[in-house]
Amino acid sequence: MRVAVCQLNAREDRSANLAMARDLLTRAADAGADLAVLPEYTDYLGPASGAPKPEPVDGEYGTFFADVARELGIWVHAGSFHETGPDADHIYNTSLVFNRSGELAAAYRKIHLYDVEIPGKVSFHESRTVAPGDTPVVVDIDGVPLGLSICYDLRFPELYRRLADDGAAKLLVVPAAFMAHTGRDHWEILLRARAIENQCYVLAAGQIGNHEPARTCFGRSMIIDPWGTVLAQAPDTTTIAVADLDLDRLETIRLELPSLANRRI
Ligand SMILES: NC(=O)CC(=O)C(=O)O
Repeated sequence: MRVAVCQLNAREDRSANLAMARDLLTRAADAGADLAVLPEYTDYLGPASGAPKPEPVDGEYGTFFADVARELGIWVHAGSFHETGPDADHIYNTSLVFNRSGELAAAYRKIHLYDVEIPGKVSFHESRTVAPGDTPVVVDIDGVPLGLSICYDLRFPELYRRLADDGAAKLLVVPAAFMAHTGRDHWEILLRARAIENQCYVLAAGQIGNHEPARTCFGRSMIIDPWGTVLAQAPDTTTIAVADLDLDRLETIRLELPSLANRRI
């Protein structure tokens, strides 16, 4: 299986962001990818005042990426978008996966919300406008189970253990808009830890660069194997990173170093 992670800088112009996403997915398909992954909030990352009106899963955002997946004939993980929430003040931060025919294969609502106050560096209160999801999701991609998560979820290993354990995930996906301040020291380490401890491939697609108001995303989208080796990493620009996943290698690692089986619960 060949996979691609797409890295972009979404701003306030939703049409331009979607055009960029389509362009990156086309590059991924041209590179032979079976599955391509977009970042968190692919369609808009800017001031809350200009955020798109929340939509249902089959709204404009979902329809756009369903069409792209069908046209390109690849699996598309469409990053995340502003889904209609449980009340007037809250949306869901929801990721969508489309199969090669453009059918919706899975939807996942971000479970862990980014409520952080690091003086002078990061002030973020996601739960003021976003309601948490409560359901881990694993989706079958051409016979390979893919566990879903979004950005801040990365800091909560119990979610990934659940995906790998109950859901038998072999791939873990992390669409993100990870902050540069935390990303410098935490992003790669956390991703590689999730890969090693769950003996899974990790596909992480991030936003890169500056967004209004005063937010800088870390980028460094990457694909990591179950040994923790970084197979591909995006440079600091809008681009894709591509890698081939060897599922026999995953089975060999799990056989030779059976840490999942050696657990004492
Ligand atoms: N932006 C996020 O949701 C998470 C993040 O930047 C961090 O965990 O740090």
